[in-house]
Amino acid sequence: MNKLLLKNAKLVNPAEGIIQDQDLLIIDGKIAKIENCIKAKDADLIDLNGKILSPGLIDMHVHLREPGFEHKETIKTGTEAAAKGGFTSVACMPNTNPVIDSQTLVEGLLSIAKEDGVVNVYPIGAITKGSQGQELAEISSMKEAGIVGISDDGSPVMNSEMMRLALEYAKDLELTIISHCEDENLAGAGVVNQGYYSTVTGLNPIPSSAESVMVARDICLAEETGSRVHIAHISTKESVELVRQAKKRGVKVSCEVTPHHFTLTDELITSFDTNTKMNPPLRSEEDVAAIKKGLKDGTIDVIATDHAPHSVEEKDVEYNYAPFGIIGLETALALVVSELIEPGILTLEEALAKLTVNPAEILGIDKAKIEIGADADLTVIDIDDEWKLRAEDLVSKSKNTPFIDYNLKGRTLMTIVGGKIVYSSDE
Ligand SMILES: NC(=O)N[C@@H](CC(=O)O)C(=O)O
Ligand SMILES: [Zn+2]
Ligand SMILES: [Zn+2]
Repeated sequence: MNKLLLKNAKLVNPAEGIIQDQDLLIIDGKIAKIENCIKAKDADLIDLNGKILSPGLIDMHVHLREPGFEHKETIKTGTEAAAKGGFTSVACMPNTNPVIDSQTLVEGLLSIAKEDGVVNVYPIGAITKGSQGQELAEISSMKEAGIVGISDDGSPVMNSEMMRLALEYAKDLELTIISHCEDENLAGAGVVNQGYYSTVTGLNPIPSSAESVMVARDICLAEETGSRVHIAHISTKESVELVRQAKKRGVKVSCEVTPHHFTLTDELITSFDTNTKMNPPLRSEEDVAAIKKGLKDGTIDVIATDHAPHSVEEKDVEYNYAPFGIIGLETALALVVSELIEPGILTLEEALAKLTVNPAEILGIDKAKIEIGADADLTVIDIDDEWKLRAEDLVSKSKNTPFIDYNLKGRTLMTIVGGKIVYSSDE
């Protein structure tokens, strides 16, 4: 028997919204005991000295890039970055090459993940074949193979009838559709948020409506079909308000925000640094304020990174030509602590709920439980530790982040998946 005893933890149970001083015993990968002063002579012992012990963090929106774009990231390097960031489970988007749109491809991905994955990998299947928006993908057989949601992330499903049909299917299969809300015509050739800074930089603008009209459409379709839709990377004040009102009416809609969208504004684009280019673009101060309000009042359910690695060569071009996206797995927790918990916008329990139980519920995965018999997926966090992000410390294969040299607070001390320590800051 494999036993690990974690002593003197500040154990957070976000599902119940409680924090308690406890010991936690893991036997054979499962939580076996949660008590004060557990004694287990035959167990490996780690004294957490009052550090926070959370259910393992779950990132429901990452791009692991394998198969097809292994020069940007692989399942191995991406899950290593996840472990360092405190994530014990990640859901990966299907915009690989080929696009994950069939049972065989889901099975292929899962077999690589089993071999190389340092943390749990949950595939998301495409909504349409090749994410081309023309024909539905093999949703039902992908579900049998183990997908936890469907998304054409990277592209919107522009055809509303196609989206309605997908919502009907998803409802029968009890799958959540994760919608990349972007009206292609409104977004046009835009690369940055439309506003003062697009004017001063002369960079092509993307209006807020490019996102919010699609959020409104998806809410209408979810309401009509009684199906469930999850809005990916919400970024505008209008979108937040649409979700807030829809929830009040009982529409099955949820949404996520990325750390960069609650931390940064479009003022940053004046640097012309291509690591400020992502989809959706960085928005205005007002949008960021609305997002923080949405996080606090529960309109925004989830914090997800949208970890989108791109190589240095790909990003090292003129702003217009650079790909959209930044990495996020290794900075998310610190940005949550620095930008949301420290300033008192969210309590620790509220913030951790958006990184654990809420994404687990939306994906329908049996994780983030602090109870006897549950999988011992756990994250040890030091919320007081201050550090500076250096490019050479990133374990992700890509380094495309605007947060290099940022002073951050909050750090992963240890990541445990199925009772096994997969990351420790000591090493
Ligand atoms: N967010 C991004 O800017 N890029 C993502 C695609 C996406 O999430 O829409 C990518 O795959 O690179
Ligand atoms: Zn997207
Ligand atoms: Zn994405």
